[in-house]
Amino acid sequence: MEKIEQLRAALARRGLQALWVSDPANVRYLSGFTHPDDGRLLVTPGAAVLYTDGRYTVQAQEDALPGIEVVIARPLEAIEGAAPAVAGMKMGVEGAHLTVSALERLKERWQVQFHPVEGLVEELRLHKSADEVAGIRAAQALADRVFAEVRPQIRAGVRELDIAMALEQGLRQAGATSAFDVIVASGVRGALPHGTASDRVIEDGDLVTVDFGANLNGYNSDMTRTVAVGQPADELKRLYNAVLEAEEAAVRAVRPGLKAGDLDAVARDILAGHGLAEAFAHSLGHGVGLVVHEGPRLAQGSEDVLAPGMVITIEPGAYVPGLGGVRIEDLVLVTEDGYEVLSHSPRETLA
Ligand SMILES: CSCC[C@H](N)C(=O)N1CCC[C@H]1C(=O)N[C@@H](C)C(=O)O
Repeated sequence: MEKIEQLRAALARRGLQALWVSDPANVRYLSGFTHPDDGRLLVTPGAAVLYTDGRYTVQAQEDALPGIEVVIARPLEAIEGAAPAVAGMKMGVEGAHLTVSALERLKERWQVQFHPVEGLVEELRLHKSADEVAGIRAAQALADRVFAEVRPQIRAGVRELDIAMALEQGLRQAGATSAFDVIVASGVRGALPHGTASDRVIEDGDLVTVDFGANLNGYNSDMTRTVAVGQPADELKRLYNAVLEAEEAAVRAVRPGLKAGDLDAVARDILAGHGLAEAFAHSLGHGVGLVVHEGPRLAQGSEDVLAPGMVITIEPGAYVPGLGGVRIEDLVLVTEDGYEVLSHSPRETLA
């Protein structure tokens, strides 16, 4: 019930009494329900009720965390049934997730004051518990094992798609799923930061960017390695070594109390020093947990402050249209006195 108590305190600070939780990751986080797309959670001062339908009668009872009451009902019955308990309350709804039509359905049935809120549960999710860290660590360890198995297949003559399928199959066989569409971007396609695997055949001299994650028991991992096939051109080696320098420096700089925007600047300044300011076309990283992209934001100007228990990615990249690209990404836990790198797949060294 600790999370629910923390949520009630956060609601009280905003002058609210209740929250209708509709974002799946938030439903799962607060209730433990493993099919959160089909669940909603109502948190009031006296209760925390998980609503789901008859498909999950057994599952919801098995999953529900202590203190979570489960009600099996069709969606409209659920909100009609809850109407007396919420009457007159100041009710938060998740503005970033509740659809307009879902809000209309609530308005027709509940005599409450609705207040859109943002980031309330997401704020709690920033700080991972020991169990959550263990879940993410296990997901990343699995991804490292799968990458080690597939790494020898990254060679000339193989399609990007074959690499992606081998990674996905390895994850599946180990009881996980892919956290997102696997990115395999080789040769000139390396200039696409989100270049999901295509039928391009890898060639001698290519750099191949592989970005993938495991989703294991709801928790995600995220890692990128850029692999050299044969001898890449000097210009590509230069790109690779600049990104490696920026990545390693940013990882070493991770510590609690540091502003995420300042961490982004560590990598960005190094790349700018190599004339690659424009080539680094995205943010340094993001938090990882029940969702692949969650807080904190490691981006230019971000005021988010790193704290122990946050799990973040550090993933600078450099992308040159017509030439190719490089990204190196590690998954990092912020600790009391610094950091721990959770991803252990070897990075390439290109002399
Ligand atoms: C579709 S999930 C992609 C996972 C990947 N590791 C990742 O987060 N990437 C790939 C390149 C950029 C980065 C990203 O999408 N960053 C976001 C947060 C941004 O807005 O910069």
